[in-house]
Amino acid sequence: MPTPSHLKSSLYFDFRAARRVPETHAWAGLHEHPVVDGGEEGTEDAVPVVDVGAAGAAARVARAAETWGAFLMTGHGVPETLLARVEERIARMFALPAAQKMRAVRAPGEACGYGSPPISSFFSKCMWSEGYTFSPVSLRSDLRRLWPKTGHDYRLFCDVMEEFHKEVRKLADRLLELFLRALGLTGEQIAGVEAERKIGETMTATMHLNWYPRCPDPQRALGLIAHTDSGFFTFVLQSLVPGLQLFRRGPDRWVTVPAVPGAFVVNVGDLFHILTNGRFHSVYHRAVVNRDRDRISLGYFLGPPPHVKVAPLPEAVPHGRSPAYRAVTWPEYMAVRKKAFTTGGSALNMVSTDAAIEPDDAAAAAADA
Ligand SMILES: C=C1C[C@]23C[C@@]1(O)CC[C@H]2[C@@]12CCC[C@@](C)(C(=O)O1)[C@H]2[C@@H]3C(=O)O
Ligand SMILES: O=C(O)CCC(=O)C(=O)O
Ligand SMILES: [Fe+2]
Repeated sequence: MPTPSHLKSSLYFDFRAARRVPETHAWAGLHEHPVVDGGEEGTEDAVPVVDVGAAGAAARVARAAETWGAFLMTGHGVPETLLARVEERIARMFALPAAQKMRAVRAPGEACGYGSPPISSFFSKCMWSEGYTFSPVSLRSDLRRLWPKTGHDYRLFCDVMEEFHKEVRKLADRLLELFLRALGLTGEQIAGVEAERKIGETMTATMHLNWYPRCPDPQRALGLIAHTDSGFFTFVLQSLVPGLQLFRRGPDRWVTVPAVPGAFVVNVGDLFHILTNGRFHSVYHRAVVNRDRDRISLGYFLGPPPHVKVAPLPEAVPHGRSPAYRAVTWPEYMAVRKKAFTTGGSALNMVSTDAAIEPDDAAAAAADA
């Protein structure tokens, strides 16, 4: 029976003091599939790299999103010096005293706060990580919970995250346009068609920071449980310590994403899978830990505002066929995913138009949540 997240978060587990991985943090079944290196260029396991500033980027984005659901994005124009400052500030935040971090603990049902990521509430085991979620548009007030005295560190953290958000939100618009062009939409359609225009205009961003402390027995522990991101797409900035793994089928294996300085990993999320009628598929991924070095990552999650229904774009549905998914809002989808976790089903299958589930189930599940 999974432990409610508020119970897990009411006690601070001191990773720094741990000399072994306790039963509470030991996961079974971590080594069911082999792990292969995704950095060997020219091999079929090489994680696609797309220079989004180069000619032909839309076609490369499309290919990567169709075949992997993820890629390493270079040529994006976000200065490496900014990325280095972001990383430095994140490391300082996670190094705050436990009591200070616990002041900002995410309460059950809250979107923002400190502690294990929301997904951890579905599992009885704890992950070898700490996280902090906040909204970049309200970060100055959110961050007061961590730094009530709003001193030097608070100001530097907020300044650098605001600068990062400004750059990366623009980048998200550019990437969205590449994705839509890749689906075959022309510039005029993107600018003129109401549904598509609204996606870019209303897209929201959430930031989630991860700290994976070094671990005395990394084979027994897990940094972040395997999952698909639920939104449209995510930019992941990982420190130079690898740990992110993407799941590939045929044969089933985990591919380690190489740490490429200055690159973002782009993950396709479930709502983009729905929007593109499954043409761009969401990627199943996890994060592992290692014995010698801490690892930090930042996820910049893009998705629709809570009230907006996401349904397959007509351009993505093959001629003469009906859409493969029904329309859902993000909260409705999260509620379906919650149900999927407890029943062992697949949330995407549960919102597929083929599913033997009543059309109003997503809304009903949302009402229950
Ligand atoms: C916008 C969001 C996506 C996310 C849930 C959240 O509200 C904020 C944290 C995100 C995160 C990060 C770690 C993995 C994940 C599954 C989780 O539990 O929290 C994702 C969520 C998601 O993509 O669904
Ligand atoms: O730590 C990573 O590289 C991945 C993080 C992630 O998947 C997430 O925050 O959703
Ligand atoms: Fe993720």
